Amino acid sequence: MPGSIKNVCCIGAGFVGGPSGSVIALKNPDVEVSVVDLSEARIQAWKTDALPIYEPGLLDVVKAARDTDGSGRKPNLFFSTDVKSAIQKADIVFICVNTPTKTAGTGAGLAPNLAYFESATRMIAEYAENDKIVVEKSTVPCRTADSMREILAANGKPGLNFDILSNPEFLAEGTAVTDLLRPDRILIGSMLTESGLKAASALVDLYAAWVPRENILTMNVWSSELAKLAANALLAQRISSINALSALCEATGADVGEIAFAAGLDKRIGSRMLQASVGFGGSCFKKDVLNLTYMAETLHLPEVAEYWHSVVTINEWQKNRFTKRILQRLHNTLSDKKIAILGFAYKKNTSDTRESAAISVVQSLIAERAKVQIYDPQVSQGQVWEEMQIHGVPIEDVSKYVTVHRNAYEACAGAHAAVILTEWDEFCNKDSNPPRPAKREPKETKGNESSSSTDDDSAVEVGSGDLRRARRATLEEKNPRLDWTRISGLMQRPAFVFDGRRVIDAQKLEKLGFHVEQIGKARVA
Ligand SMILES: NC(=O)C1=CN([C@@H]2O[C@H](COP(=O)(O)OP(=O)(O)OC[C@H]3O[C@@H](n4cnc5c(N)ncnc54)[C@H](O)[C@@H]3O)[C@@H](O)[C@H]2O)C=CC1
Ligand SMILES: O=C(O)[C@H]1O[C@H](OP(=O)(O)OP(=O)(O)OC[C@H]2O[C@@H](n3ccc(=O)[nH]c3=O)[C@H](O)[C@@H]2O)[C@H](O)[C@@H](O)[C@@H]1O
Repeated sequence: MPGSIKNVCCIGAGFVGGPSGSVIALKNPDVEVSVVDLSEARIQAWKTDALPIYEPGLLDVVKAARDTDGSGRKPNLFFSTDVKSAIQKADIVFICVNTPTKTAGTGAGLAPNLAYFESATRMIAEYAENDKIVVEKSTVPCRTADSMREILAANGKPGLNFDILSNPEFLAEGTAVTDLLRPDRILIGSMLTESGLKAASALVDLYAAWVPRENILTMNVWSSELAKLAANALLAQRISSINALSALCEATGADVGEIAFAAGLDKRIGSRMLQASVGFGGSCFKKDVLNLTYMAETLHLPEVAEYWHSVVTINEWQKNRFTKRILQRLHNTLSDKKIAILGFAYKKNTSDTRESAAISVVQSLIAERAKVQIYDPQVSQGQVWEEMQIHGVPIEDVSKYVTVHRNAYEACAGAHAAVILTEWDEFCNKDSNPPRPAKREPKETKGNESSSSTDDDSAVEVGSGDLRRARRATLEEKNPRLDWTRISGLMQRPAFVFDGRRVIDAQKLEKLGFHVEQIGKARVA
């Protein structure tokens, strides 16, 4: 049924629902897209220019579809808390709600909490008055479509048909707009029935408005569900592999950057996702690897479960290893020492702090009674405090040991050490950024040592060259690179820099008198 979709509803206005709904609306001007959420505050923010998430290029996309701009294009993107009306109007409903790891009950700490997902499914059953295509956009365990079918059949109005599709999302935060505008692939899984295939074909048409058809893959629904977990597990596994190698490098004098570069030139290995770090963070890698682990456990495949779980084990070990290195180099006592934390987000170009490695590091520093002085260009004090409390640090300890600062200079004032935990461009002091591998493979910068092309890329299709240049200039003006000479003057002696992201040219800082410790590299003599 080409062009049969006229009305789209996305349930969940978060990191996935907001950007995906906005890009679908931008690229399908004749389709009305409603992004709905139970959170009034989130929805109100989506209606303003202060969007609830920070994502380069997103505001341009949202404004182009949401607002009237005099070009004659009718607004076709709406944000609302009226979930009922949005479901009733929609031909297709994307479920984009959160699926975090369970914290209590059976499978706690491993299994995904599907309560939000099930409640969204039940709302569709309750409100739908005509046939719907229902799309799993959230990341869910394999065979979730079965549960959805049962819930929709048991609770929907008699005679209604619900076709369930799996259409997992592969965007990465910080590059969401680029990833959505130019996805490597779109996966659409369906039941292989006439009705299922027809529904899949309608969704193919929606994406074909901007994605080349050869990049849109259709397959059976179980493969599509599992393919998403597999992709995240394989990506996380690469990071744990290079991080495991980083420990060997530190012990032997090899340099993990050179190892990753040399290995990455082998086309069978490739250069992406091989950037050693203090550990991967974000709301999904850990959760999805644990989800896969739990599936394997429940399917009585303990060796498979153990294999995937080791990816998370290495990640936790990497974070602890880094903190121990700080303690050791600072003469085994951190009590009352001031430690500047540069970066709290789980990666650059996002305000998201979920599962950020910074949380564990700060937690360990507080346990050592250090005074932690944090700066992140996109993370507020409230967010830091909330995150620390979610992770069990009592509010009294947070207020006693943690301060959050407006810039890196304030954070470094009087500090014994500066610890880089997010690879924000402003912390980098390297001459060339991006580094060699990215130059050779210009399209392959995402998740590697640097991806400074993000803003460019996302602007290409929604803005002019002038706009692009202006945006780059504004970003650089707003957050210019740090003046490490000035920082050196502000810190205690000896002044240490612990680089958990490998954004520092250690030799340059050593010349300024710093002692530099980097992940995956023995200390510069
Ligand atoms: N964050 C990311 O970069 C990616 C996330 N995913 C997956 O997408 C899903 C969503 O993730 P995020 O967008 O990050 O989550 P999020 O937490 O940012 O947003 C989820 C939103 O759903 C809303 N919600 C929950 N239950 C609801 C209900 N019954 N009705 C209406 N709204 C409801 C929440 O209020 C929240 O605003 C997860 O399964 C995640 O694994 C997949 C790819 C990338
Ligand atoms: O399902 C999801 O939520 C998403 O998870 C990841 O996206 P994201 O977590 O946003 O970001 P990544 O760029 O993958 O980085 C994840 C973490 O790994 C770290 N990382 C990444 C790459 C690398 O080489 N080394 C490394 O330590 C990052 O700093 C970050 O903490 C995947 O890349 C997306 O394809 C997927 O859709």
